[in-house]
Amino acid sequence: MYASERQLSRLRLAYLKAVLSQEIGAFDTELTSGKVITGISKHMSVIQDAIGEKLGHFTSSCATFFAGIVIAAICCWEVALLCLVVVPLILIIGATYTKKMNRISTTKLFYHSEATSMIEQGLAIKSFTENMEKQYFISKGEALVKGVGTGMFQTVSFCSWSLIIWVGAVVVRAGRAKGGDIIAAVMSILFGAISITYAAPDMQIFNQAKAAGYEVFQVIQRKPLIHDESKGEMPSNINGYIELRNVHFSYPSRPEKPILQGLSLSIPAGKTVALVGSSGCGKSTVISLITRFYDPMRGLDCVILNANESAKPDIVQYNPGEIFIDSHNIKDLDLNFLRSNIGAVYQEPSLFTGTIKDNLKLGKMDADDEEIQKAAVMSNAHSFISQLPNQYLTENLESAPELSARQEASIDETRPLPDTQREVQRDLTEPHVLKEQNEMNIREENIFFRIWFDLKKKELVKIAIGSFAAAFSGISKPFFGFYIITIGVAYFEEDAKRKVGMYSAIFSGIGLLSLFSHTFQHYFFGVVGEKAMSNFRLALYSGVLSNEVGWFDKPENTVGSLTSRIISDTAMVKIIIADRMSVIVQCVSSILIATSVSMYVNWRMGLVAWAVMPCHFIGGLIQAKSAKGFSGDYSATHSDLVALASESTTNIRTIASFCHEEQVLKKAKIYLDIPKKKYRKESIKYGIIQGFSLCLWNIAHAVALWYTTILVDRRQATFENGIRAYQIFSLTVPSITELYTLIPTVITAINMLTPAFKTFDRKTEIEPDIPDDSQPERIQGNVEFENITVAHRLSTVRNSDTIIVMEKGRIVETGSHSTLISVDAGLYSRLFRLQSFDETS
Ligand SMILES: Nc1ncnc2c1ncn2[C@@H]1O[C@H](COP(=O)(O)OP(=O)(O)OP(=O)(O)O)[C@@H](O)[C@H]1O
Repeated sequence: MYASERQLSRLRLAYLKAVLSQEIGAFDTELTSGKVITGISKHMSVIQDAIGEKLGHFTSSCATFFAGIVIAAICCWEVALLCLVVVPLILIIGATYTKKMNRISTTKLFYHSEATSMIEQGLAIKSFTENMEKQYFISKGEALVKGVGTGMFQTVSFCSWSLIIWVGAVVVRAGRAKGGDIIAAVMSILFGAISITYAAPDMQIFNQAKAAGYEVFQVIQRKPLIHDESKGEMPSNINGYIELRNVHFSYPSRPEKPILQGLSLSIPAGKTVALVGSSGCGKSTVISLITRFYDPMRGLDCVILNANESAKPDIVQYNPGEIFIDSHNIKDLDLNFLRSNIGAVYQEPSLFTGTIKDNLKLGKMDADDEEIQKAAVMSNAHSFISQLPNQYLTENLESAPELSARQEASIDETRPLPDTQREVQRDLTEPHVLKEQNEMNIREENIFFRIWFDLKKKELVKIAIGSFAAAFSGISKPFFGFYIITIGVAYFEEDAKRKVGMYSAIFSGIGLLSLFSHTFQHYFFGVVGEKAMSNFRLALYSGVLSNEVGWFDKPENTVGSLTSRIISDTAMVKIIIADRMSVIVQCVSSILIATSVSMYVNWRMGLVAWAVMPCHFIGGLIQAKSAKGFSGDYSATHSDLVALASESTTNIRTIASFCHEEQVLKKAKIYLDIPKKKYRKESIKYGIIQGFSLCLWNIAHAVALWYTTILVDRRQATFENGIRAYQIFSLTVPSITELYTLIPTVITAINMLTPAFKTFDRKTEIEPDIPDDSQPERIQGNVEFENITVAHRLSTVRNSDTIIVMEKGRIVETGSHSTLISVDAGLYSRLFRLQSFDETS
C-alpha cells in the first residue's frame, strides 16, 4: 500500500508535468479537460490499486495455491499431478475470458468517450441515440461472453473435481493410498483452488491497469510541438518591435478552416496598437500566435489536386509565415523568456483556488502587498476587494460568492505583470446575464423502482428467466459442500470405486447445468441492465437539452458535471441490475439452500454452523475487503490534486502565459505528501487486521470439529453427517459476506443516481415545444430593449496610436481613429456607426 502510494506519487507528478508542458493546441484536440481528469484520477487509481494491494493479494493467493499443491503431492502424488494438468486448463479458460472481455471493454471505452464528447459539444440527440444503440449492441456481446465465461469456468471446475475424486478412488482401490490421504490431498487442493479464484479478479485489475497505463504513458511520453526544454535565446534587452510576416494559421482542431491568410503587420515598440474587427475575424488568434500558444501553420488548404484527378493529391509545403520580436524569430527565443515578456488578459476570467491575493500574485510571484494593491487600484478592483470581509485574503470561491463575473474578470486583469511587460491585450468581458431561478420541487421517489427505466414486457420476462437461472447457480456451493464429504466417506467403503464413480458423474452433470444457468443469468441481467441504463441516459440527455439557457449558468450545471451525471451516474443503473442484483439473487438462493439442507442433515450441527458463522463472516469480510483493497477510493484521497489538475487544464492559457507551471507542480507536491503519510500508517493497521481475520477462521473450524466429536460421542450424529452439515454451511458463508458487502454498494449506487433523477424530473421554465395560445397571430416586429448593456469596444481603442482593422484573417484598413473614421465606406467607420447606434438606443 505504502510502496504503491510512493510510486504513484511520482507518476501523478510526471503526468501533471507532461500535461502542463504540452502546447495549447493539444488541449483543443487530444487533451480535453475530461481526459486529463480521467487520467489523473481514474487511471491513476486503477494503476495504484494494481501495483499495490492487488499485487500483494495476488502473490499471497498464488502462494496458498502452490502450498496446497505441495501438501497434496505429499499425501497423494497422483491427485496432485492431475491437478497440475487440470489447473492450466482452467487458467486458459480464465485467460481467454479476460482477453475477450478486455477487447470488448476497449471498444466500449471508445463509444463511451464518444458519448462524453457528444454531451460536451451539446450534439443532437440523434447522434447520441445512435451511439447508445451501438453501446447496447456491444453490451449484448459482453453479457454473453461474461455468462459463457463464468459458466465454462464452473463446468470445467466441477468436471475437474469429478475426475480428481474418481482418480482418488482408483488409487485407494489399488491400495496405493488411504482414504484419509485422498481427503487431505483433495482438501488442500480445494483451499488452494479457492485462493486462486480469489486471485482471478486481480487479473482483471491488472488488465485494466495495463489499459490505463497505456493512456497515462501516452500523455507522459507525448512530445509537445512547442516546448521550453531546448533553451533558446534570451536577449539582454527587448524593445518590443513586433512583426508578423505573411502568417497563415488554422487551429489544429479545425485544420480545414483557414483563420489567418497571409497576415503581415508590424507594431513599433512603445506604441499602442488596436486590432479591430468583427467577432471571429482572428484578433485573439494573433495574440495567441505572438505568445506561441500556437505556431503559424497551414491547414488542409495546402493539399492541391494533381491535374490528373485519379492520381494521389500532392501535399505542397508552403511557408506558413514567421513572427519576429526585435528581429528575433520568436521560435528561436526561450519560451519562458518570451512569455514572461508578454502580459495578456483574456476574455474569459480565470480564477484559481486560494485567496484573492494568491490569485493576484500569479502574474508576479514575488510581488509584495504594496505592488498588489497598486495593481488593484489601477484596474479599479481595489474598492470592491476592500469591501469583502477578509479583503485580499478572501478565498475567492467560498467566501466571496457575491463576486460578479465582471469583478472576477477584474481580478484577472489586476495581476501585477512582470516588469518586462511590453504589450497588453485587453478584451472586455461580455456582460453576463444571470437568471433568477425558482427552487425545484422534487418529489421523493423510490429510486430503486425507477432504475428499471422504461422496460418493456419482454425485458421483464428476461429478468424473470435471469433470476431463475441465478437461483439455480446458487446451488453450486451447498451442493459442493454436501458431496465432498459424502465422497470422502465413500472412499472408506467397500465399493468405493463404483460409488465415487457415480458421485463424480452427478458432479459433472451439475457442472454442465451451471454452464446454462450462468449463461442465462449473466446474459439476461446484463442485457436488461444495459437497456434500462441506455433508456435512462437518452431520456436524461434529452431532458437536459430541453432546459432553458439560464439553468446552464448554475454552478452545479456546468458541462463537466452534466456530462458526469449523464454518463457516469447513469452507469449505476446497469451496475445495480447487471452486476449487483444478479449476484444478490444467487447469494440469497445459496444461503437458503445451505441452511435448509444443513438443518435437514443434522439440525444441531446446523445450529452450530450458524453460531460460528460470525467468525467466518468477519474473517470473510476482512478477506473480501483485502481483495478489494483497504485503501479505499484513491481518487477521493487525492481530490486536492485532481482539483488542481482540473483547474490547471481549464485555465491552461493563463498558466502558460504566466509561466506558472512550476508553481502548480510545487503545489501538487504538497498535495501528494498528505496521502503518503496517511498510507504509511494505514498499511500497518490493515496488516494486523488481516492477520486477525485468518485467526478467526481457524477458531471457527476448531469449534465445529470439537462439537462434531461431542455429537458423535453422544450418538446424536454420525461423523459423516456432523461434518457434512457443517461443511455445507461453511462453504456457503462467503455468500453471506458477499450479500452483506453488496447491499451497501446498491444503496451507494442509488444515492449516486439521485442527482440524475432530480435533473430528469426538473421541468424547464421555458417550454420550447408547447405553442403558446396567447401569441398574436402575426408578429409585427417591434422589438423593445430593456436594461441592455453593450460593451463599446471601439470607444476603448480610439486613442490608440494605430488601429488595424481585420476581416476574415486579413488586414483591410490601417490608420488612426481620425483617418479611419473619415473613410465613409470603410469597415471601421461602419462598425463605429453601428456602435453609435447602440449607444443612442
Ligand atoms: N481553440 C480553437 N479551436 C478552433 N477554432 C477556434 C479556436 N479559437 C478560436 N477559433 C475560431 O477561430 C476564429 C477566430 O477566432 P478569434 O478568437 O481569433 O476571433 P476574435 O476576432 O478574437 O473574436 P472575438 O472578438 O469574438 O473574440 C473563430 O472562427 C473562432 O471560432
